[in-house]
Amino acid sequence: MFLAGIILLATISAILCYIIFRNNTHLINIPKPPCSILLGHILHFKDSTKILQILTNYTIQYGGLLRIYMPPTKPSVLITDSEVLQVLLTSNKEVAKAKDYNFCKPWMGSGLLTSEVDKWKCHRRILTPCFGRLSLLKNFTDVFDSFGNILIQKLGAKVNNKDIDIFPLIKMYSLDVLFETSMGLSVNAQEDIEGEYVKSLERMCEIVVNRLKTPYKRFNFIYRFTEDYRKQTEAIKIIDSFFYNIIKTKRQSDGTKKSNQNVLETTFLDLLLKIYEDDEFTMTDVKDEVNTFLFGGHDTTATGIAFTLYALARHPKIQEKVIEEQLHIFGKLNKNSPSYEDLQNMKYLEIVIYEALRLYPPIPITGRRIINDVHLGNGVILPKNLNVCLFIYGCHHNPKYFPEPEKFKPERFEGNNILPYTFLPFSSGPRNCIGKKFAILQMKSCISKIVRNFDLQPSDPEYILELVPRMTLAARNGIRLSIKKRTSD
Ligand code: HEM
Repeated sequence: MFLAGIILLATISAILCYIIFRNNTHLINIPKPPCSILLGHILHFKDSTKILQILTNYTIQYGGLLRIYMPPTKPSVLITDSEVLQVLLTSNKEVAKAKDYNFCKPWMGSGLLTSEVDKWKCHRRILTPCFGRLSLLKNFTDVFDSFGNILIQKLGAKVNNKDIDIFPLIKMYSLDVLFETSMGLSVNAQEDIEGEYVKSLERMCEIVVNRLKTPYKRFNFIYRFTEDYRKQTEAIKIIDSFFYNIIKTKRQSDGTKKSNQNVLETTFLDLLLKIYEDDEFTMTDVKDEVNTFLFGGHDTTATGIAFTLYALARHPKIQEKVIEEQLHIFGKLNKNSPSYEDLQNMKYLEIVIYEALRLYPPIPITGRRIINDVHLGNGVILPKNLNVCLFIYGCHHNPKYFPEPEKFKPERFEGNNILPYTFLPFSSGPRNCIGKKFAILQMKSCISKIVRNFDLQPSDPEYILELVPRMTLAARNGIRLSIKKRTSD
């Protein structure tokens, strides 16, 4: 018995040593910022508002590949080198999504964001044309505009208030847009932030962030006994029953329209239901994809809009140039309902948005798992089972790729000066953001409307933005500015 115990212990130790040292011997050529033997780099990241800056400084000092130790999890490699990013972002054979994405699965199942390669390939092939469909994007332009009008009213109530955190308002606007375009459902998030569905969605985002941050919640067998798990079960019940009610209502109304063969698809759900009727998707697939769009689309776009407004408030000359372009397109500033073509013509606003997405990428880090050894040359191998962090924020703030990286300079996007795989707000390669066109269009619509109505200025008193990496990039002390009614026409 005693001997059996010793043999078991020795075997477990040998396996553990194999796992740890196999990774470590392969990783030895990758620089590691100094850290404690027991706690690794944990102490460097005590203050969440400093994490992004500390990691960015490391990448500038030690290079585009870095070893990071955060016990008890295995070592991971942080990557900002554009050539290595290209290798990893273009490969589906060697690289898969990190295991952390599984925390979203109870809610999003096997939607595009979380699915494994085989299922993802099939779904992405079917869904890519839906996101590029011009008729749908043109329809959506009206949706962006009508919810934009409500946002303008809400902001109007804050005129002359010298210190507004604009993020919560923009987020509710973005939720309204996403619900309407995904399902044709008006949840009135801007009017009713206490709505059951909106609250459940927000709760799910919080719960996933909690699981990522709290080591013991990472283990399913412990997590099942937590308060978060109970809340998750409740929230998912509400989200699912909402979805099935919509399907029921749609089916009833489609029954009455049956004679009309050419019913226009006006939402993503309409397109997904067609795919379901063609037997290419199950109803669970449809639900997973709708939930994925809602999750992938609302916080990211809201973050992008809010940081662009913040940057414009602090750069009056750039704001003036945006206004000049608006006048050039519309002839006057109080024009309502820009068309799809008007939005396409906002070329200067577009590079302003790109520069804001560079300085404040809504997704600052994404995670991947190496599934087959990746040979990078110079004796560096990223071994199977290694976790890698693609550090988008660090890449965007590296002076090697973007001189004077902390300055807001939209003109760096004029011409073709950006190196491949250095500007990655929507990631790149086959698993890039499927909603990129949609997001840029929505951002233009919203920002154009806001700057035509209001003069954006820095908040008073001045404050220093405290950036924290959550699921999306956030500011712990809000994204603050002040607004005045714009009078000139
Ligand atoms: C400014 C707004 C947005 C930003 C910055 C953004 C950024 C990203 C990034 C970085 C990824 C890659 C994530 C990864 O590697 O794990 C991604 C994927 C994705 N995004 Fe977006 N996104 C935005 C808006 C949207 C919108 C509006 C939608 C949908 C309506 C959307 C749907 C998705 C989906 C479904 C994926 C997974 C794609 C796949 O794996 O095939 N995103 N997004």
